[in-house]
Amino acid sequence: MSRRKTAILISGRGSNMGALISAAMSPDYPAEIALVLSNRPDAKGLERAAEFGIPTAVVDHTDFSEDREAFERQVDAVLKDHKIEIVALAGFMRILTPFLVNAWANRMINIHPALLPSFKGLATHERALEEGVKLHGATVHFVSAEMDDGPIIIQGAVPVLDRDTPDALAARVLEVEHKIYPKALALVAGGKAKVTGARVTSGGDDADAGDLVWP
Ligand SMILES: Nc1nc2c(c(=O)[nH]1)N[C@@H](CN(C=O)c1ccc(C(=O)N[C@@H](CCC(=O)O)C(=O)O)cc1)CN2
Ligand SMILES: NCC(=O)N[C@@H]1O[C@H](COP(=O)([O-])[O-])[C@@H](O)[C@H]1O
Repeated sequence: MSRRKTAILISGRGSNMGALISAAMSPDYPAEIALVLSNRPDAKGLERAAEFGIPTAVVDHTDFSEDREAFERQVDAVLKDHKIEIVALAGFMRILTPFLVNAWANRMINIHPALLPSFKGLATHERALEEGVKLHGATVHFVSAEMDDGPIIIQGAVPVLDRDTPDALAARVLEVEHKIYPKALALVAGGKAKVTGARVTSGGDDADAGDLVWP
């Protein structure tokens, strides 16, 4: 079966991008990383991608002032130029309008550093510590128009320790992010995680869609 051409969208260092690139180095992996695109010209992940010989592109959101849809139309044009089939957001820090979300419905995924539906939005680790939760983690979900609300594909959980700082907790969560994101992309690229209504149905091998995956 041909490997699904996948673009990774980043805004920063790209460690999750690195995990996806590493997974896709296996010829049996159902996705090919065909493009890394950033909204920030200075994103460190662009350098990392280039080191792997992966084509990169920048669509700088500040070039479009506040016209979010104009920014997204340019992103969409670049994705189509590269014949992309799946989009994986990996630390991509722009809220998308229904334009791009609908253009890539059921073909755009995101990794969020919390166990959704808990802690949507930003500063998830700080909020988890403030609320005193004992279980935290990460979620890979399909992107919907509403922020961090799309159907869940896979989650990974980690314990919150008594003297955790936000950085310590973030580092523990990041480890599980790097494990579940490649699994989630493989499920989507392999046609094993499909959105039916508001749910994801899956015939996943090592992790069914929606299952809690412990590190
Ligand atoms: N329509 C959707 N867009 C995005 C989703 C989504 O589920 N639906 N996921 C996010 C990723 N994300 C959390 O996982 C997230 C990213 C960015 C923001 C945010 O407030 N961005 C600000 C700018 C912040 C900055 O530039 O540093 C903004 O866009 O004004 C919240 C959550 C990706 N998009
Ligand atoms: N709301 C989106 C969000 O906060 N995403 C988070 O940004 C980090 C990016 O790190 P990376 O660039 O090293 O993958 C990751 O922890 C990801 O979950």
